[in-house]
Amino acid sequence: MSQRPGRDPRAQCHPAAPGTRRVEGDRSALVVGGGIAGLAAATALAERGVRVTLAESGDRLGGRVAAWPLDGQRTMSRGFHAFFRQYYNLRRLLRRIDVDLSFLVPVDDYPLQRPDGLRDSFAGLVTTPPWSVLQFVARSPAFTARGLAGVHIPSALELLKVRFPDTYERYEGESAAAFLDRLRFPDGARDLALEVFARSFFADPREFGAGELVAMFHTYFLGSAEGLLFDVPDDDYDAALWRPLAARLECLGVDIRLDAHVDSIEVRDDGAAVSIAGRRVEADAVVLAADPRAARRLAEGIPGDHLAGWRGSVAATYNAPPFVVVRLWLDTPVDASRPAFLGTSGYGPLDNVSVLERFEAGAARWAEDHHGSVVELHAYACDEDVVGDEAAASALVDRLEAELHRVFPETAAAGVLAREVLVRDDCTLIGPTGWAARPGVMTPDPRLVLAGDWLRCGYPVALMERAATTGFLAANRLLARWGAAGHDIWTVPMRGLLARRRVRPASGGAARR
Ligand SMILES: Cc1cc2nc3c(=O)[nH]c(=O)nc-3n(C[C@H](O)[C@H](O)[C@H](O)COP(=O)(O)OP(=O)(O)OC[C@H]3O[C@@H](n4cnc5c(N)ncnc54)[C@H](O)[C@@H]3O)c2cc1C
Repeated sequence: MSQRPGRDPRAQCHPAAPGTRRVEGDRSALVVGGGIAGLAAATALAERGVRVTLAESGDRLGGRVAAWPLDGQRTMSRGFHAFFRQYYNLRRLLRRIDVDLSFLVPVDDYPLQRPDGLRDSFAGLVTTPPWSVLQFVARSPAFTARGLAGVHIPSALELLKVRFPDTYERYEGESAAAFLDRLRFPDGARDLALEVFARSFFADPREFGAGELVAMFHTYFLGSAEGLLFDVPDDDYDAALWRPLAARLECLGVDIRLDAHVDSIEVRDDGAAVSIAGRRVEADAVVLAADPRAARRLAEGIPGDHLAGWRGSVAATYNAPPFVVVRLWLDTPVDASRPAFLGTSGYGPLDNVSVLERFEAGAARWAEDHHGSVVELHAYACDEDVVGDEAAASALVDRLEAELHRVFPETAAAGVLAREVLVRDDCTLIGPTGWAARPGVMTPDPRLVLAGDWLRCGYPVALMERAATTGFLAANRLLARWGAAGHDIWTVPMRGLLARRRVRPASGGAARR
């Protein structure tokens, strides 16, 4: 078993299948997509001696966590990402760059704020559940004695009785909003602690599956002793993460092809092939690690009757509504008391505000040189018309900036030296129904595996961690076929604190519930 990845003694190892240290003979794989999932798969395969070609359609690695240069030493990205300490598999990937993860810096707190003055904080909490949560509730102004008396106890206890992977299916048909309704949390607490998280999955809680929300509660709050705080890279993602990881991959012999758009994929009895900008590249297997929309498009075109049902299940997935990221380079610094990251609720479309010079080296240099600040605003689950309708997008940006002036009043007088706006709709939405039918890592063809945050995965992992975990799992599938050892997967505990152990029968037979 590999070394424990964090401080939680209950963290669970899912040991890899045994096998040779390296594949025997010449094995090759094509990884489509250079986001976290594709990078994890490429790393895991190359470390076992597989010849890997990684094709990324963009001009840099990182996918949705890519960062790119602008003029005047500025950079842009899809913005703030929280690297939780529970993200064991992502961290194990990043440890390939630096075993101590010295490029990740802790964010001391991520307060949640509402216009009525309610403000919650995650700083200084004990890390062991359930004490962490009890302390949070006791401290939070959102949980009044009256509000707590109204909580539906059986629903609340469900949060402690989770058991993965069953929990995902248990909530089939229930939305996060419906679950929150039956939980009867005090309104303030619901907004602050719950909706903020559902919206971080780019979804209106009515459109988002309760299973995902409950899993998130377990992963971040109730089931893990890693604590409620997270880290962030100390520079833009390209500088801190992806260029160093690319260097490591190149040392392992990975052929990284940027601006390499894969048009089609083919799997045959004797191998697989992809077409990269019209040129055919052959390999023994393909890892499809494109973003959810691109993966749907590619899957639709993969020939083979044996894949018909699977193509249907991929086609049935869909994306979340658009999100908007606004980055502002201000000529005046925000107040020194402003946190690096602030979650907001009740400020119209504004979901959070981050102050980049608090943690990113490049932004800090810019802020110092210009005696200003680099501030980023996020809005999730936006109206569809912000994509392609410039007037709608620009109205939303104006509104977000007006909300920023309410949240940080000193910004109202600041001049905007530069502004970047990003409107995208490239994240998946895991809705209330269809979990069991959702595609997973395996496909009906052993030469084709999937990786990405949009997949069904039985472990309590989400977003970046689901991307990294499925990347390793996809590689493990191929390595097992080729007789090579896989890579251990680590997760937070698979059961909640009050979940009963399954009683194993003394000999043979099925386990009783
Ligand atoms: C605004 C925002 C904030 C977020 N905040 C957080 C957070 O705080 N914490 C967290 O855990 N997660 C967060 N996420 C989610 C996180 O970004 C994703 O879960 C993760 O990056 C998904 O990685 P992936 O590898 O599955 O997909 P992607 O990153 O989308 O990678 C897929 C790659 O495939 C490439 N590709 C597509 N089609 C082709 C093709 N035909 N040929 C070749 N390449 C192709 C794409 O260019 C892309 O690089 C956030 C996302 C956004 C947008």
